[in-house]
Amino acid sequence: MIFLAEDKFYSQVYSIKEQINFTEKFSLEARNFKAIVISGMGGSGVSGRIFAEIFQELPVIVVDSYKLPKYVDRSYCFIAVSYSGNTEETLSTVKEAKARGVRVNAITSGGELSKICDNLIKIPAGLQPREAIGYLLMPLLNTFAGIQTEERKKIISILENLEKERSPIWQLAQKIVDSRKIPYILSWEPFTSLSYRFKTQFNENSKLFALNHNLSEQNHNELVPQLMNGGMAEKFIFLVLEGDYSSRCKVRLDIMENKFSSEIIRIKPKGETQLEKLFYLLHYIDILTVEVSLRLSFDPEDVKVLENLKAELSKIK
Ligand SMILES: O=P(O)(O)OC[C@H]1O[C@](O)(CO)[C@@H](O)[C@@H]1O
Repeated sequence: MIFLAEDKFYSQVYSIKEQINFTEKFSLEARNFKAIVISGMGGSGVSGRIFAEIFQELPVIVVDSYKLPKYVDRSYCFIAVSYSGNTEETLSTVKEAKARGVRVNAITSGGELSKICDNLIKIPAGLQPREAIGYLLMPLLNTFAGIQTEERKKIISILENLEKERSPIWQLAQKIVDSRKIPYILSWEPFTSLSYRFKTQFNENSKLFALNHNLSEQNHNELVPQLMNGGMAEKFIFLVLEGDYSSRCKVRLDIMENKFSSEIIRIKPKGETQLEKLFYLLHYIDILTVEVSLRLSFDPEDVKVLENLKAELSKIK
């Protein structure tokens, strides 16, 4: 087997272990609010999607556009998440929040957001937003869910073991490259949000198109073209993030597997708690998509096209 992995990229991916020890939090109490609104785009916004799926004590609304829903007022807890602090959609919702007298809590490494927010958690700069998922997500978990030191240690040790045993991930990376197929990711609660993270990591790290769906919903629509239109399923390489094993979705998956001519690759998280499994899968996804990128001879960090677009947009007011 040829090892093409480059330490430079892996050191960024592996830095999630330090990020898990980031203990900053807001002094906010969920019980004081009607709901939590998290505004953020791309690699920053995904922290809100992940949090929304884990935190079940209050509704969590994720905004990934310019507009803040009309109903958001002071009874909502508003948190803007932007690694750079300069993303225009996020800043637009911040301005709307301020105009309505809603307090702006922010997680950012700097930029305009750090200047205009009311309450700031500053995170280290110098990473790509998607590499900072720990810094972006931990403040949400620290504030509303509370994570014990023991749990952090356990998660870090699970990730260290995953790094030591990464050769099956590398084999899967090669299989994806050799297949020349489009990754199609399925998952169910509590890790539906991770199928989206997986898709966007394929996009930004590996420069590949990818599709993602919640398995149950997929069984109500996309299953049709996959099985009835001349075997559309053949065009995809199916990856499943296995969530709760007791879910009826597991039964659905078993039935689907018998109907598909294509292989369905199951990724089973290690760990006992939901958080342990969540971080295992996050790390697995990052290692895999970086490895696919390297095997396709891309720079996993390079998203110039997105940055250039942002620069062009910033010139037109
Ligand atoms: O995290 P930020 O700085 O708000 O940026 C949001 C998204 O925009 C990009 O930087 C590119 O436009 C993505 O890579 C990133 O996830």
